Amino acid sequence: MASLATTDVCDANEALLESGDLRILPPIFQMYGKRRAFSGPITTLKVFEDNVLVREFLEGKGNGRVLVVDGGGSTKCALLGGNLGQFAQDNGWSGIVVNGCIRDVDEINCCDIGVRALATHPKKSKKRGLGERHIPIQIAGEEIHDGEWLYADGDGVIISKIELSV
Ligand SMILES: O=C([O-])CC(=O)C(=O)O
Repeated sequence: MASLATTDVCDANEALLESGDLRILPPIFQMYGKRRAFSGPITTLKVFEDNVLVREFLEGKGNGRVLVVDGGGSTKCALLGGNLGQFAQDNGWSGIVVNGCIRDVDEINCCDIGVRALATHPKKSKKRGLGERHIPIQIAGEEIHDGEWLYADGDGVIISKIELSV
């Protein structure tokens, strides 16, 4: 999927930025994965230091979606690693945004997906299977809804209520 430049989206849509239909995530993320630019419809997930549901999603078909995981900003373990990155690539996910940490960064950087996360952490997460799927989440003060669209590139991450055209 061709990605729009986030700078062009901002320049061309000041009214949508004003109304909140277009939101820019604060620049808190590091870039990982082979794809520096990626986009797609969002699937939301809220978990805390437990990545069973992250695996459940990535083991299923992505169909070009972006999985946005609100991990509460925890920097105490990783919610995504090399195996899950490989699933994401093989199952056609466009990207993964994690408000939390990832690990196996060298493996993830070889996967043909885009990844944004706060940082890396060597410890795996709990495996209890707790969390909520498809709910509105908040990352760094910005609300994100299941089914909205995400556009990410080297300049930033944008959330849009609707799909944007080139
Ligand atoms: O299973 C995990 O906790 C994450 C991981 O290490 C992987 O995806 O390889």
